[in-house]
Amino acid sequence: MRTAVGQFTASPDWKENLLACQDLTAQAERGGADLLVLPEGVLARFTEDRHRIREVAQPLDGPFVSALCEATAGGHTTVVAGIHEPSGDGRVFNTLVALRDGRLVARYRKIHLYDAFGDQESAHVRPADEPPVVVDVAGTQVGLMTCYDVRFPELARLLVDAGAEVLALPAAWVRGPAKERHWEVMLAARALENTCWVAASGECGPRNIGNSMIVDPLGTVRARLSHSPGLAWAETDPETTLAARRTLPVLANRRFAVSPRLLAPGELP
Ligand SMILES: O=C(O)CNC(=O)[C@H](CS)NC(=O)CCC(=O)C(=O)O
Repeated sequence: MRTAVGQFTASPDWKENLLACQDLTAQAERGGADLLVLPEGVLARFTEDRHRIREVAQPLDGPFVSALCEATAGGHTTVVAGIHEPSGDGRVFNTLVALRDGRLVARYRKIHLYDAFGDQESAHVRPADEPPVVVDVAGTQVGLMTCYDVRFPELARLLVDAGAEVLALPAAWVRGPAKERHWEVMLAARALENTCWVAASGECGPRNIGNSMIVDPLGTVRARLSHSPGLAWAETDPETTLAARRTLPVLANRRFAVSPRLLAPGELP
């Protein structure tokens, strides 16, 4: 499977961001991509008043998703991107859409909200009220995760146990001390512990680190961008996944059930 990760600098204007997404989609299509992963929350980005995301949220049948969907019509590439949609409780959902040939083929609402490093995403975003998803892309199973979700190994494991060979991870990774290292370590850890590909896209505005990359099932970075808009490519083929899983059979060598019983305090085995 030919995979691309794309990044750009999102503005407060969803129409400009739509143009950027359409342009990256067209480039990915021309390059023969099966899968294109775009950043999280691409409707708009506000460096200061982040609550304004509520004002610009759009439903999945709104103009942004409809137009990006249209951009995939007649094509081959499955495009995964993040938007914010009204949630009904005054907050918004932080939602990924997977679009192919003019249709919405999957959606995933962010489960783990970024209430960390002084941010409080849950002040304006409502956590998912539905389970995570794996989507078939050209015969390869792709699990969807969003940004801060990458810090939760149990979500990646759940997706991999459901068959995912690639984790698609749109993000807007916030700058900060050691945060670029966190990003690279987390992506590589999820890849390596699950012997799966991780295709991660990071928005590259002033607040966020960019650094989109594709990590292989043994944790090697196969393609990466730095802080400029663009695309990076890798063949995320199932043969490499199978070979990695033969070399490093951690999934087969597991001993723990989902909920191992712990010894009670003072209890001997
Ligand atoms: O609003 C923005 O401009 C950018 N950020 C986002 O949209 C989201 C939710 S606030 N960012 C993250 O989840 C960052 C995670 C992260 O950085 C970490 O886990 O360290």
